[in-house]
Amino acid sequence: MKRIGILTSGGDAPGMNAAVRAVARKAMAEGLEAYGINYGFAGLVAGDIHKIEAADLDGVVNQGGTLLYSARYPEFAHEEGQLKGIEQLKRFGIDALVVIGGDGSYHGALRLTEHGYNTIGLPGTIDNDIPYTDFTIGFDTAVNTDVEALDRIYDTAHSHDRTFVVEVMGRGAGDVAMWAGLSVGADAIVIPELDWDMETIANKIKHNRANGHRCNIVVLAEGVMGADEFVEKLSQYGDFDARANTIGHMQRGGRPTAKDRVLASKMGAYAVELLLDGKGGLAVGIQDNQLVNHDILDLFNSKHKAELSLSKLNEDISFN
Ligand SMILES: Nc1ncnc2c1ncn2[C@@H]1O[C@H](COP(=O)(O)OP(=O)(O)OP(=O)(O)O)[C@@H](O)[C@H]1O
Ligand SMILES: O=P(O)(O)OC[C@H]1O[C@](O)(CO)[C@@H](O)[C@@H]1O
Ligand SMILES: [Mg+2]
Repeated sequence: MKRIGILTSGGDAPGMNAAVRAVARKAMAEGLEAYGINYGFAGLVAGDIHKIEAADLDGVVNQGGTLLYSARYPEFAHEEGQLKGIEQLKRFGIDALVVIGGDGSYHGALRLTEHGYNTIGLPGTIDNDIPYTDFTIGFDTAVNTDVEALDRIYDTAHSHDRTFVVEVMGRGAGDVAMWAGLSVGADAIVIPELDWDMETIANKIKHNRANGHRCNIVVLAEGVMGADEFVEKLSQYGDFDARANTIGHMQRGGRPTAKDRVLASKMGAYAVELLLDGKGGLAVGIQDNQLVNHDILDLFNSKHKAELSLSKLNEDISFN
């Protein structure tokens, strides 16, 4: 093996650059060359591919976004594009590919593996919705961004005796909402993985208010419903002077936390070690603070297990 290709795909996630750097620099340290593919699978098919020099990676470890750019390119679900992508990799003499992205990107990585092209996946997504990893690259930063936003919203909620329903990202997963909600002492955290009931939430808010809690924060995972709709339904159970906020894409940007930088660096270097060991068709994860790898295919026969006990814990300690 002489050349490793790297691409980032799906939504950008803070720490993707640290992962690209780790893959490329580890490859170089092992006497290999690294090639960057711009714009995920779209750039792969188009042949938007260039050699990465060590100096290109200077000053990127602390940058959000992705220096390789990203794309949503649904066309890659078609075999024609997949075969074209492999042809491009061969044209550049690239022997193996590291795909940094979320569950959708893993589908792309699996297709390449099925066509006999050696591919390794790194979990790069703020959603934390990937099986066989406790954490994904970008999740910690997104949660911390949400916590900062929620702390600010709390100031206004407290000053005006208001209830704020704050929608956070996570697609179908409630991890971002649980971590952010527990971190700010939310009155309620509403996620798609667990049953919930509007009347119970309204009663909790009333109970807390009756016992001296001046304002309320409800953290709502986007996979449940939008914040406006939630406020409308909540208001049917009482006048909470409620406001809806959606944090939105600011959750995706910004400098990665140290935790995301370290995770990305470890995973990136590990991917190269796996390839040097002659392995491939694998997804890298971290479980109980140990780097692990699983067949990419296994990820599609499993479901991400959210740490749902966080929701129960929040219930237990968020009453007045
Ligand atoms: N079934 C599939 N077959 C081949 N490629 C796919 C498939 N599904 C997704 N992809 C490729 O992966 C890309 C990224 O997928 P998606 O938009 O779901 O984001 P993701 O990787 O899950 O990241 P995130 O959820 O963080 O945005 C798609 O745009 C497409 O190029
Ligand atoms: O940036 P887009 O394409 O609007 O996608 C938003 C989605 O991407 C994510 O930010 C990352 O998967 C999700 O949390 C969100 O649902
Ligand atoms: Mg995804």
